[in-house]
Amino acid sequence: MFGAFRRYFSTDLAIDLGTANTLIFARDKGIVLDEPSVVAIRHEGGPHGKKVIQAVGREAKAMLGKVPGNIEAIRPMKDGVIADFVITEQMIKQFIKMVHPRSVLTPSPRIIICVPCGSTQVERRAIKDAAEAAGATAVYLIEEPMAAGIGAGLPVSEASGSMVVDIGGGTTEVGVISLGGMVYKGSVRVGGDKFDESIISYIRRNYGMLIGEPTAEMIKKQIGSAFPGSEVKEIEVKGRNLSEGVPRSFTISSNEVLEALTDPLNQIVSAVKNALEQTPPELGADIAERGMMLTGGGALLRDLDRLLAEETGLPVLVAEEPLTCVVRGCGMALETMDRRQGSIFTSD
Ligand SMILES: Nc1ncnc2c1ncn2[C@@H]1O[C@H](COP(=O)(O)OP(=O)(O)OP(=O)(O)O)[C@@H](O)[C@H]1O
Repeated sequence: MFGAFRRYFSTDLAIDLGTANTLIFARDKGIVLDEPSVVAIRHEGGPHGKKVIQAVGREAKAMLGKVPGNIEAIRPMKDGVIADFVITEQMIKQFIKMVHPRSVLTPSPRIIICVPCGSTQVERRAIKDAAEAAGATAVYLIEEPMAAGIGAGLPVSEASGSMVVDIGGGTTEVGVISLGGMVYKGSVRVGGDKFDESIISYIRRNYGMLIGEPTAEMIKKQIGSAFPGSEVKEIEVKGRNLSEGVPRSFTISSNEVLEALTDPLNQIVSAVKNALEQTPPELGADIAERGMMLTGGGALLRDLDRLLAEETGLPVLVAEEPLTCVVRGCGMALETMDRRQGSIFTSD
């Protein structure tokens, strides 16, 4: 009876608290928030004074690299886990406030939140604590590959192997799922952020120019690729010339970006090959037949599916709307959590 009452007034939420983006799914509503995981802080009364939140999400991201001395734009998540606890808690609070109108009748939400499968117990505890401090009555954790697999529509409950490779901003998570459980899970702290860093250092080394993270991300999205293609693309970029100290323009090609990305791409290929080596043969046969599913924003890097297909000899599919797979999977878990036995959640 209480369950029915709760469902009627349900404010339960599923959160993909990502290194790059935070998405929130509300029961019966779908995705209600999709914002960059960025917070702008204003320091009042000097460096040891009060810290006041100036902006969160999109508004704060627009400030990255452009803020005056007393404002700091921070990404409080790094490699998929909390790098700054206080700011992360504040960020979750603000995001929940944006989607969760509180009144006397609305019960505090139960929250499903996803965690990288390579995160430590301490890191998971920190994520749980941050959600509780932000007002959740109960917090359930789900591992990212499981959520991504559900969101991508893989038959995770069946007795057959499904392989998902979720390439986010901070981590790449590889999972092999069968009968609603993770038979293999692996995580490397390489993702879209490492791609951006590699582009920044390539340009510094080869052009003597300094560019910021937003420019590197723009280069990656516009002309980045993971496999040599027939079409070479070019883009004009502005940066600071390190020897002259003044802004200059230069042109970079997609082949150069591919060269810059070699190292992080190799790490992703190794993570996938590792997973295949450690997958039980019966499930490996299912994967050989049906292929692996790519999710996460990194899956949008041009020809990443082709690289993985060439390297493994297996079919590779890119999920529909890879950026929202994890939160949609969390959302489906939320919709069915009162009926499920809870096996898809992780206990620590
Ligand atoms: N078209 C694109 N091409 C290449 N990369 C892209 C594209 N669109 C988004 N990305 C990258 O995807 C990453 C964000 O993906 P996503 O939102 O899945 O990560 P996240 O969930 O925040 O991170 P994590 O799962 O590691 O915590 C960013 O690095 C972004 O630059």
